[in-house]
Amino acid sequence: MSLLQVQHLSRSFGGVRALDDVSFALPAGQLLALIGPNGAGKSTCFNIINGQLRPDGGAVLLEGEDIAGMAARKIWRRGVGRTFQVSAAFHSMTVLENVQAALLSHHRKLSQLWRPASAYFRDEAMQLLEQVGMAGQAQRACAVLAYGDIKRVELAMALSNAPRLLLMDEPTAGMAAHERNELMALTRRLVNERGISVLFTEHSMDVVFAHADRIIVLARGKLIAAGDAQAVRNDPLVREVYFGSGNTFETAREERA
Ligand SMILES: Nc1ncnc2c1ncn2[C@@H]1O[C@H](COP(=O)(O)OP(=O)(O)OP(=O)(O)O)[C@@H](O)[C@H]1O
Repeated sequence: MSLLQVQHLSRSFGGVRALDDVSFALPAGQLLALIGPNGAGKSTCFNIINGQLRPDGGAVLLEGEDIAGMAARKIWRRGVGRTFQVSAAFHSMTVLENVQAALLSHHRKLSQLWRPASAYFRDEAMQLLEQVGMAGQAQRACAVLAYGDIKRVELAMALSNAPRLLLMDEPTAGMAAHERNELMALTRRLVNERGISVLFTEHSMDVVFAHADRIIVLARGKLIAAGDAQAVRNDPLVREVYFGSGNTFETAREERA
């Protein structure tokens, strides 16, 4: 059985069908990219899966259990983690403290802070920082880190609830090309080591084609294509949608050059 099965998901805002009968599956241990031009419905899909939005119809099965419409916190407790486009780390805190705070939240101890946060889950936090290659910078304030390193810290924070499914919203936005590849290689390693599944949105076609196991393409709320990089790259409908929006694969290559 797939870890995640999205079935006939629909959601409208007024007259806009942001998601229109969208179905796809994500097996354990896969990196699945969700792409599409602006307004395609990617955020709406993410927000329904992690409980920030209710669908009008359809199901989101996590290992067979329908989580659609559940509160975000309940879904998080069931092992759905998320990284955001906007930084989720507190810049005034150290790298270690940020991960400790995420672990405290996971273990529901935020209301019992009679000891300083620094006393809790130090070893566990250091282990997570080891996994993302940030243990050496544990005592630095997040404010002084390079952007790519903040993203690594956020990844460690997202791993604090031991997710089975990790949702990553444009993980490499704002990064230089070498940082992008490093972050995605790290993500791949975590997927392999922890057996988790990752669903990510991404505007950089280079990242998508180089790192995703499979790709699904949305346009105006509908799923128009699904497959590996080659299949999606050569899909006439996908090319039409991207050419139509001016946001072509060729543009992506020109930007890189
Ligand atoms: N809260 C909302 N209220 C009204 N309309 C919304 C809302 N959220 C999304 N929409 C509309 O739903 C459609 C899908 O939006 P969504 O943000 O899911 O697309 P997206 O693929 O994530 O776009 P982008 O790449 O620009 O972030 C758009 O037409 C958008 O204007």
